[in-house]
Amino acid sequence: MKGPFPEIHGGGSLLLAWQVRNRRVLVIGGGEVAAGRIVNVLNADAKVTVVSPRDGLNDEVAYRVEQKQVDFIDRKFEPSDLDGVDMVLCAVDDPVASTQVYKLCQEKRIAANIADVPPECDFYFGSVHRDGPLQIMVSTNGNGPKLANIVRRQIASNLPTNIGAAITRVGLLRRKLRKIAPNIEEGPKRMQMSKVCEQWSLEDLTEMTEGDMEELLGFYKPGTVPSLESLRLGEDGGAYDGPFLI
Ligand SMILES: C[C@@]1(CC(=O)O)C2=NC(=C\c3[nH]c(c(CCC(=O)O)c3CC(=O)O)Cc3[nH]c(c(CC(=O)O)c3CCC(=O)O)/C=C3\N/C(=C\2)[C@@H](CCC(=O)O)[C@]3(C)CC(=O)O)/[C@H]1CCC(=O)O
Ligand SMILES: NC(=O)c1ccc[n+]([C@@H]2O[C@H](COP(=O)([O-])OP(=O)(O)OC[C@H]3O[C@@H](n4cnc5c(N)ncnc54)[C@H](O)[C@@H]3O)[C@@H](O)[C@H]2O)c1
Repeated sequence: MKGPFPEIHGGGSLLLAWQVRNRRVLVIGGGEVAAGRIVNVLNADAKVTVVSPRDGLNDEVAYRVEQKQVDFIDRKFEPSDLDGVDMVLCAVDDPVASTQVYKLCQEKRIAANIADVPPECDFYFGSVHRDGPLQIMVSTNGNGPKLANIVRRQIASNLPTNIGAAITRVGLLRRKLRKIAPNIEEGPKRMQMSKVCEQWSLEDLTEMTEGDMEELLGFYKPGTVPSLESLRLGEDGGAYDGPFLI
């Protein structure tokens, strides 16, 4: 029977936005692949330790160490390096060491990516486009990393130039809304917020000042969204007369 529910197409990955802020990530190896991993996890505000013999560091990893952007252990990997670690990214040119790392991580239930052995990865990296708070990741699930890069570039080249800035402004507006309407029962207000995103142009969203936001949060007319222009003219809403219903 074909139900009214989404059909299941197994064989994919679960794409998530993993919050590693202040989590301890161990990067094993200090070559080109490790350098890329370090950028990814530092951009997600993780605390990073790199373990690799110093003479194996490439220029970029040496720079991260020198700038103290990462903690550094100058030797080959040892099992005790896993103590207190939340995630492991292994990028070494030594398959025996890779497999040892994988087995230890399995035992200790630490999520691990072993760069040269896809079957030994709890998660894969993807090709990522970043514009402020916006991140778009493309995965080919191990089939064609270079194609992931090509698809990502194609997607990025089709995005509006100010999309990251618009999302930043909407984020600020949503935080302000949550402050004045913290309860989940106030759902309709959130609905109205979606309408603002739909009905305003990206230019409007990008240009929205904090003053405009205060005006917008004071606007109350169910089912309608004021234009930015009318907000500024003070026509449609104006003074806060609560309850907020935006
Ligand atoms: C997306 C990206 C993220 C990143 O790594 O940051 C990424 N690989 C990228 C590039 C890339 N990697 C390789 C080439 C050379 C050309 C080629 O082989 O095509 C190029 C192209 C290039 O360099 O331009 C070689 C390679 N990659 C893997 C193996 C092992 C194997 O497949 O057995 C080997 C052979 C190694 C060897 O033999 O030495 C495995 C993986 N690589 C993945 C991700 C995961 C699957 C992602 C997916 O399928 O979508 C997975 C499974 C595990 C993981 O890494 O997490 C990044 C693009 C970033 C960007 O530029 O946007
Ligand atoms: N997943 C991917 O996207 C991808 C892409 C290219 C290459 N690779 C694979 O990733 C691995 C790393 O590639 P690379 O280009 O960065 O290699 P690389 O030779 O530039 O670097 C290897 C690093 O590992 C360090 N190292 C070696 N043995 C170690 C150990 N026991 N403990 C700690 N550090 C150790 C070395 O000091 C060096 O810094 C290779 O196996 C390569 O085949 C994966």
